[in-house]
Amino acid sequence: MSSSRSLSDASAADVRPPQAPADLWAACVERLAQELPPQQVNTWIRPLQARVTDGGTRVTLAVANRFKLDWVRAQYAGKISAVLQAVAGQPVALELVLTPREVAARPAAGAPAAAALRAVDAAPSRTEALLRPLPEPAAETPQHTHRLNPSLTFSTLVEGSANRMARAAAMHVAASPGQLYNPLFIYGGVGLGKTHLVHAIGNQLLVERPEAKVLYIHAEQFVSDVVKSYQRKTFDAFKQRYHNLDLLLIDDVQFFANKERTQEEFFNAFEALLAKKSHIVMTSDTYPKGLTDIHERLVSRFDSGLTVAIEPPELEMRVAILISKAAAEGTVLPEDVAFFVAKNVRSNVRELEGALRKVLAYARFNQRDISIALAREALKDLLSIQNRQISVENIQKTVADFYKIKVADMYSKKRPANIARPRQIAMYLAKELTQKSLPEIGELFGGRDHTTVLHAVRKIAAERQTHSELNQQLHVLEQTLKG
Ligand SMILES: Nc1ncnc2c1ncn2[C@@H]1O[C@H](COP(=O)(O)OP(=O)(O)OP(=O)(O)O)[C@@H](O)[C@H]1O
Repeated sequence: MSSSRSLSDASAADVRPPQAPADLWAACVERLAQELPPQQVNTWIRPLQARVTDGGTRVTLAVANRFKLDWVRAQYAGKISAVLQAVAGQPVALELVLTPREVAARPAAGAPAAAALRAVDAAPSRTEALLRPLPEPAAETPQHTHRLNPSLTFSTLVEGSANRMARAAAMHVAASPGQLYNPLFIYGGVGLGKTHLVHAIGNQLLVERPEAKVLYIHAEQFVSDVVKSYQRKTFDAFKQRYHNLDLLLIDDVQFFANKERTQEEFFNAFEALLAKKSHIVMTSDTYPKGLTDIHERLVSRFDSGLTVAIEPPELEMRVAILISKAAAEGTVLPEDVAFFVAKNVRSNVRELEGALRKVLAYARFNQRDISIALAREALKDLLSIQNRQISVENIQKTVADFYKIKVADMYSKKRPANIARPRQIAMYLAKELTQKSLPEIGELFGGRDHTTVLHAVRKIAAERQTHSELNQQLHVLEQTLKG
């Protein structure tokens, strides 16, 4: 763990003026980013949805699911509290809740929309999650627990070109585990449906073979099980638990990086499971050879079955997902509204879901029909953040950093491919993510003609459809730019 300054020093050392409530969480994340490895911050801290209330003395963090809630509470709640207090300059109560799927209580007609959204964000009825003890690892549980979320099935996963191949492979595994595509390695960016897909495999297998021994586990939980077994000298029980499964679903294996003992135990489990023709499905944020600090013998095994990507969904798929999620909540989402939301929320499906929840709640609490005007109002914070943050200069700098060229090369007349291509990518992103016209973009790229920009935009847009590596890179850049 990189640590410029320990978190426990934070309160004593901080002499800056107290943070305004609105900025408190942003400042806290910034501080945590200096203390924790970027992977942990991006996976566990940044996705938290924060509400700062009571004049900055209470912070409520919403977490997407129960496993993540337990993990954030066990691993990060203490650190977050310490940093909040240091940044705020006063004690701050921290509350962890599950992201609500729907509003617990309906306020009186005419209640202000802001109050409605506060209710959606905070969901006080679910704060009981904070008080629940952490589940013990499966070793201590007498009968087999699969840890599957029953709502994550193939039928609730919208199919599109972004996930077609991964979904087809997953369905094949669920129907005939231990045969083709073993191991199945699914990779893709944040919030694109990897976890959903692996749960769907497990749930489907249990429909057909209820006695099958299935286990879904997040890689960090596996690490924690290894540590506990090591401390308690219970490796026999550990082996018993992992080596006898019919299907092991393991999420985010990039977390094995630098964890030698875990990698060794996973290697043993992997070999034992394959030997008895059990199936292994893994997910990761990158393809096997892109994994860092994982032993070569594991990486080559990860790649020895089938490796498939989940791409960011294209516009039509985002529209289909929105319509299907709204229908699941009993609401008909007009197609033009779905297009409006899908065009403005491009980063990932999790954010798409968040935007939809806001629109539905806003309509419900204001007792208005769902329209583009209403969606624009409901999402005005999100839209203004996007517009404020993304400038062409920002894009040029981010792309230059990403491809390790100089920002000045964005305006220069140099034409070698290692410079020209990032420049075209930056032009494409400028067109996609800002309101600037082609001539304006050309001007900002060293006075280039608008036809040059148009050529770049068309070229990158076309290549994005067929080159999955470029598509992934663009996805990362878009996520970075949108913050
Ligand atoms: N194709 C889809 N159809 C319906 N829902 C989807 C689809 N893809 C993703 N989702 C939903 O989006 C949310 C995020 O998906 P999920 O948690 O599976 O992403 P992930 O790729 O595992 O992300 P992370 O890397 O952050 O764990 C979930 O609520 C999931 O149900």
